[in-house]
Amino acid sequence: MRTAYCVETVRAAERELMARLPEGALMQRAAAGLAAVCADVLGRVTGARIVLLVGSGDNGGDALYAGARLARRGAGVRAVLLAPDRAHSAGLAALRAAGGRVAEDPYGALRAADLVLDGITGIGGHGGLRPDAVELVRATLGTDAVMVAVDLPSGVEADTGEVRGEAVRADVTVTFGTYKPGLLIDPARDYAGAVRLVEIGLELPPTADAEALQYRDVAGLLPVPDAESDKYRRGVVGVVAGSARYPGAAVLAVAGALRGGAGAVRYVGPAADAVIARFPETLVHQGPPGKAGRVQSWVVGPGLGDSGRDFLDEVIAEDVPVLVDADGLRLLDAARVRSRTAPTLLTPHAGEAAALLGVAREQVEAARLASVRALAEKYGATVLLKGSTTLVVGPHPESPVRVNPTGTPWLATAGSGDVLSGLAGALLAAGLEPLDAASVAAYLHGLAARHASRGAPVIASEVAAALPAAWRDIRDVLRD
Ligand SMILES: NC(=O)C1=CN([C@@H]2O[C@H](COP(=O)(O)OP(=O)(O)OC[C@H]3O[C@@H](n4cnc5c(N)ncnc54)[C@H](OP(=O)(O)O)[C@@H]3O)[C@@H](O)[C@H]2O)[C@@H](O)CC1
Ligand SMILES: Nc1ncnc2c1ncn2[C@@H]1O[C@H](COP(=O)(O)OP(=O)(O)O)[C@@H](O)[C@H]1O
Ligand SMILES: [K+]
Repeated sequence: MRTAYCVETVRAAERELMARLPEGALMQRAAAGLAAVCADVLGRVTGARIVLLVGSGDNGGDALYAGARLARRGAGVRAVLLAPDRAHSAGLAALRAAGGRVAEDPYGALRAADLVLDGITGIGGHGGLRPDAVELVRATLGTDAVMVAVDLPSGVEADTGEVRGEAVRADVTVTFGTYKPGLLIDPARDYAGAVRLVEIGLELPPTADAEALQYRDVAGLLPVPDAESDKYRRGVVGVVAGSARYPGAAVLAVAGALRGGAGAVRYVGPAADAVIARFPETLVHQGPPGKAGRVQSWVVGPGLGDSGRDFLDEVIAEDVPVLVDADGLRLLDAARVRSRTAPTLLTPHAGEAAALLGVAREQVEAARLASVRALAEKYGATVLLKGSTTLVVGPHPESPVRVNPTGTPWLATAGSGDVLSGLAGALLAAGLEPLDAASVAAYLHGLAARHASRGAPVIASEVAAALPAAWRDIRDVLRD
């Protein structure tokens, strides 16, 4: 599991460690790791032209000490001090002792730079960059210099991934001790470039603030049939989806459920002919969901249209896990969801989440973490928020957010969300907890999309068809 911790926790761990170490030792560890990554990026340090953007806090101190190390190895290092009287004094002395200098002509130095180290703000930054910093950062944009951010791209919010104003766009971010949630969550994630973690010995609590499943975690969660299995034990998924207008949504949700390892899929709704034509394996039911026979989870909503309200109400009343997506979300009553005893999983995209919260879509996209938490609290449910970074949270406000590390922007295509809902429904039916079912589904879905796409446009039914390949990939790690 890749984990990330919020600033408050990082600072507490830092205090504890600093109390046991000689003064300045922690910053030296950080600077040594930072200088090593810069050397790696540059290839050749001797003769390289490096500019340090130095803010008034310890983030600037890290940049100065790393600059001193690089100057000792033969780089020409110039520091641009945003607040000369408040720059880290020991770091500046170290830089000078190593042959580095304060830039007399900052803009000239930036134009000639091979590498710029962004040490304006790290975890102490708040709000977008201030105007003097913005001006400097803009001056780097027209150059070929590699931008390396120290700990975080300056201007992004470490705890949430929000970007309020202008921020540094890094090619590489060298972060210390642990990932911060903002390095995993868009829009900030997009500003960070490739992230390199430098261990500095922080001891962090067992529960993280954000976590991302890795191959091995997913492999451990995937349900696999054994000799005792039959189709009911593997899990039967009920799918209530599709309408005369959107029969395809039913087909795609069923595809996701079948490819997600369900023992059987029961389909209830007006698109039975289309479903059977594509997937003769489906058990179709004419009539209300309550009479469809045994199911271990329900998926309700894709392509349902307004006429599905009665079916939705019936499914919500069932005492098994229920996943609500798309049109189902619009018709959903929060109080009824909160009163359920079996788990509920909601899977909105940003537009649907915005409608449920009564805010603009842009607000959800700018503040994904706050939005997904607000929905989980409002409905007392597990919520998967789709998009460029898919997030999953459980109903408990203290539980870590799961950030999905797979996927591709090619997934932004009609119907791919329907496949995801069926897939997550199959994992719920197999008995996974809603947080695991949702995050494993997002992981597999993103991996399948990469398999199907390989850099070219992909359509939703191909994502479903690529699920077995993604599944095999993940199972393969258990053989290593
Ligand atoms: N924790 C650890 O384990 C370790 C931490 N280490 C390092 O310390 C860093 C944290 O240092 P920190 O606490 O000094 O804060 P930092 O990020 O330098 O920012 C504060 C300064 O920025 C300024 N400022 C604020 N907002 C701004 C804005 N929008 N635009 C412009 N300026 C803005 C603010 O100015 P002020 O508001 O005071 O005027 C203040 O001067 C951490 O990220 C890591 O690099 C490592 O060395 C070792 C291990
Ligand atoms: N920019 C993006 N980058 C990566 N994945 C994306 C992006 N935009 C959308 N997705 C993914 O594509 C899928 C689209 O789902 P959804 O919006 O529900 O589509 P539909 O309703 O047409 O099925 C989701 O899995 C979502 O996470
Ligand atoms: K920085």
